[in-house]
Amino acid sequence: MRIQRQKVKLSYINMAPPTPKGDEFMLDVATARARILENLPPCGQETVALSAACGRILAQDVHARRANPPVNVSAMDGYAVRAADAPQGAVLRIIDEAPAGRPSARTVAEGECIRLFTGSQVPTGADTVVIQENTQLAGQQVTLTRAATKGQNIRTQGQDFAQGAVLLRAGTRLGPRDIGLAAAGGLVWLPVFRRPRLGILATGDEILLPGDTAPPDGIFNSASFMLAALLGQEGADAIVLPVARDNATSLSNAFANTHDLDMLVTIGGASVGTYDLVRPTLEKAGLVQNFWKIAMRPGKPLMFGTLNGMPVLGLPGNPVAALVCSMVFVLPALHKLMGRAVADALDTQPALLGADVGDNDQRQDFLRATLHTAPDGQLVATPFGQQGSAQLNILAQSQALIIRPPHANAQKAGTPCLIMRLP
Ligand SMILES: Nc1nc2c(c(=O)[nH]1)N[C@H]1C(S)=C(S)[C@@H](COP(=O)(O)OP(=O)(O)OC[C@H]3O[C@@H](n4cnc5c(N)ncnc54)[C@H](O)[C@@H]3O)O[C@H]1N2
Ligand code: MOO
Repeated sequence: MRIQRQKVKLSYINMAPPTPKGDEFMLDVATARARILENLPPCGQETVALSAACGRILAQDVHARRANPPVNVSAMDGYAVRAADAPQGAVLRIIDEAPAGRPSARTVAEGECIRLFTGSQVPTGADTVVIQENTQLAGQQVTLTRAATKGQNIRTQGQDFAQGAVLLRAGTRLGPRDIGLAAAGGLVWLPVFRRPRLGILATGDEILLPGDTAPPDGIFNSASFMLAALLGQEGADAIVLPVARDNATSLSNAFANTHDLDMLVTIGGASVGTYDLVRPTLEKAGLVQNFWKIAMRPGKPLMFGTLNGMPVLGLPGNPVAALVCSMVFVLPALHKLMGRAVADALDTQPALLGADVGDNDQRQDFLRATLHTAPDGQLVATPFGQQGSAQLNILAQSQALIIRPPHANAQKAGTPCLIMRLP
């Protein structure tokens, strides 16, 4: 295997330095994910019209209201005949014409045929359709230039599916082909899970709306819009809430306005600074905390709990950390709320390291990386040298996250690794 060898020195700009083993309790990523996912019930159901159902998750099995095709129909333009009297050279009398949607009331008897078109119902008496290219027409008679084979060019009733057949199973994420199948089965409305309403609450005195008049230290709110785009494209009703300020009054007010959400996702104010007030203010509002702080980089100060029964995920403010935590925790939580099946483990795939990496500490690392295919067909993931959790430019250029287990030893380029693709 040929692989570009490149020594990358990873620099964790704006991030907590690696901590020595065991100096601070942090929950491992898999346990944190499992604790979020357990007991997240799917949202309620609703009925949507076929034309609004794409991307939604089916809440119940749906059955065909009628067979497809509903009757025997012709698959070609030609003539309905009786195979028994259709050898090569047979001359048949045309007794009727039956376009699609206008079936003939006549029965095909010996020596007779009925003119049909693609989609026409096959008339009684006939068991075969001869395509018109195999005939010669003269007035009200056709001569068969080839012998017919019994049953040919007929789509038999129920060939595609029978009446009452299960067309789609509960839990299916409806795509265009599923919509087509349901339509063919005569369904007009589909039972689906409600789109989960996810509130995205950015916090911080320095956070501005993109385009706002910026004081010199103002930071545009990138995280809310990035998460709304990510969750929206996965099927959430993602609501960007007004930014809460770094004080208890502003935060309490924001939390008081979340009662109709299926899940609240906060951004920032999750760490240990004097103005990191999200968790204490949520606690005053009645938060039952499940965990805080996980062994993950980026994403250490992640918090999870419930506020009056509503799941609350507190993400770190660094926008790259917010996005990576959303991939690992918020998306599966959204899928669970949507009624989708969620795997126990992260959706990873194997690749080879495209650069050397150093020893890892106790935090599971999610390195931003590019992907390419080596000449031998192997997928190669090359981490960026800079892994700062505020570096959105590098995040945007990345195609995958290389996942490095806690305490992994230094590894050389070419070593197998696991990656998660970025959307
Ligand atoms: N003494 C310690 N300091 C920090 C630790 C620690 O363990 N001890 N952890 C670091 C880690 S890791 C992270 S991650 C951050 C998380 O901090 P917060 O969740 O409290 O986030 P903030 O302080 O509010 O913001 C961090 C950073 O991100 C910017 N930010 C915030 N919100 C947004 C947004 N919506 N869009 C764009 N950028 C945003 C904010 O301006 C800050 O620069 O804490 C470390 N510190
Ligand atoms: O380093 Mo923090 O973990 O940016 O998320």
